[in-house]
Amino acid sequence: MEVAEDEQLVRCPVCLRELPGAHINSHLDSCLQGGEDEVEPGPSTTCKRQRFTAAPSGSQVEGEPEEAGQATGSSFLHKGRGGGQSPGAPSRKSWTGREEAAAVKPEDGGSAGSGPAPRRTLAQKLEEKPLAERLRPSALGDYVGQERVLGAQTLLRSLLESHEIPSLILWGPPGCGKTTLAHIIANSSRKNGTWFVTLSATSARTTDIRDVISQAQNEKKLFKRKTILFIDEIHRFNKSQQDTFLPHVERGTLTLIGATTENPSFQVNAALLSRCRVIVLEKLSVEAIEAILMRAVRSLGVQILGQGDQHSSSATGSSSESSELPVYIEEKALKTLPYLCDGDARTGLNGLQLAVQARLAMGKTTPLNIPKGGSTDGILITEEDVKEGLQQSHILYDRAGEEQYNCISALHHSLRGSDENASLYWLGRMLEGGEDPLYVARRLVRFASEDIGLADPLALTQAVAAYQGCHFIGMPECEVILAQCVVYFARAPKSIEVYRAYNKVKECLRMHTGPLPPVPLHLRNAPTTLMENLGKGCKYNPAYKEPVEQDFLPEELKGTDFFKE
Ligand SMILES: Nc1ncnc2c1ncn2[C@@H]1O[C@H](COP(=O)(O)OP(=O)(O)OP(=O)(O)O)[C@@H](O)[C@H]1O
Ligand SMILES: [Zn+2]
Repeated sequence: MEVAEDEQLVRCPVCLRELPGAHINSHLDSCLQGGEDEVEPGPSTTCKRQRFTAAPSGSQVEGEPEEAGQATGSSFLHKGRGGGQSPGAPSRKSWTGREEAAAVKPEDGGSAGSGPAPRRTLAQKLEEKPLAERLRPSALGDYVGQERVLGAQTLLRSLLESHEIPSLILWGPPGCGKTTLAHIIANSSRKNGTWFVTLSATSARTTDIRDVISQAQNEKKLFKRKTILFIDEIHRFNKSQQDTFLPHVERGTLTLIGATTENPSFQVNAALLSRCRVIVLEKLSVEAIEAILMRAVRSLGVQILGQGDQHSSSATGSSSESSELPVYIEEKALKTLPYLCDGDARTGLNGLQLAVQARLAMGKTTPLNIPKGGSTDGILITEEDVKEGLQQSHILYDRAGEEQYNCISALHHSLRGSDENASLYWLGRMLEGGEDPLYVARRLVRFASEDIGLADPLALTQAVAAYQGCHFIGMPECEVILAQCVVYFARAPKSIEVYRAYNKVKECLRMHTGPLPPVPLHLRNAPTTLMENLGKGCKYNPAYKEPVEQDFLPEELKGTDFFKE
């Protein structure tokens, strides 16, 4: 490790910070002991010491000062799914409003609280760090669900337990625990001295990748340390960026863990994919999410109010300043929430957080009858609050992502299977989720020919008309146009005769070796007398009473029947 004599910046091989050369030795001492030192990071620092406990879930190079991001209160909402839709857009105002309301309290002289979990402390707790981050498990024992890949006897678990981490692609829907699993691996492998570094494909540049690679090479050479590189949303890297680390994964310079919500066989470089084990994570079950929410509620010190317990349904609205009020949540709120978040734990936790924060900001108290505690005043979070909170944090349908393809494919299959109910359902899923009606209409045009074909040639007219109708009037009025067309198609007879025959033609052309057969002379356009003479022999059909025998296919294809099954 060379130390520059002048003030030139030198990169620390451990934490990748750039420091004046004169400081590097003393920095290295403290850095290797896991300490921080006071040297300012250099201007081009791209990758800092990796800290795992409190990192934001992957939108930045890990180790970026997460506190800064979260002070705005928006960082946990930004993970909302929804492609182009800005997840914060409809909700940010109320969210910010609430946040301010909740955040002001601590300063306006509430009691300094040595008592049990004062109200403002709960608000503060939620301010400090999003619930989903706060509760991110750091050990396998706290990781809920995903038994199919992580259960007792599974390969992955034994690999993790033996600290032999292969390169992995974690594929699963949003909020099912991909990043969390990577963090757990990080924690266990750090104990092993492995260097763990995170990049997010949404923000990392190719130079960042190169930096990590050269750092990993140093780690291996100088310290015999392994490097694990975690890349969130790996599908967002283009193929050439993915190529950058392929040779290093091959050589074992680094172990790659990629997380993706998209089918990796389309989105991840085939060569890279073949070096990685693909782990398919599933949407979390209702029970799993319930368990996660229970844990959240407990960690916040919120008590659960059972169905039998009573509370007056009209809040009395005594905007009490008391900081000692207990906070309750209706049991049925906790039972309902898991059904509404579509297997996405982050959505559930965000929904819960927003509900609690909204109630706290309102500061309304409700008289409650607690079975063991008699009657008391408290803050009650209701099922309605939770639904409201969820609406703000949850975007049901991901127009830009895989869900779009899943739904349109489900529609196509249901139509093919002549199931009018399922067809209408999938149509509804898309339209209610904000899908562009023309996208659906285009698919119907295709379906009309591919799957209904000559069994009902009017279908094509219907589809084109539906497309135009949607184009004229737009959503929401055009939804019934699509619905009509979809039901028509579900009920229509189906024929793929033409579709199949045409595919055979294409195949015949593809498989042909050597020069393509010339167009027979008698079929050619005959603009000159010479051509006319050469082409003699073509019989002009309309001039004959009976159908005429003559060949229209090239000589070598004579007798081919593309319609034969
Ligand atoms: N299996 C799980 N067990 C316990 N908590 C979980 C689990 N999965 C997710 N969570 C909770 O949900 C939050 C979000 O999960 P995580 O970031 O791992 O999702 P993800 O699959 O990486 O989603 P995305 O694709 O949106 O990044 C975590 O911070 C954690 O609190
Ligand atoms: Zn360092």
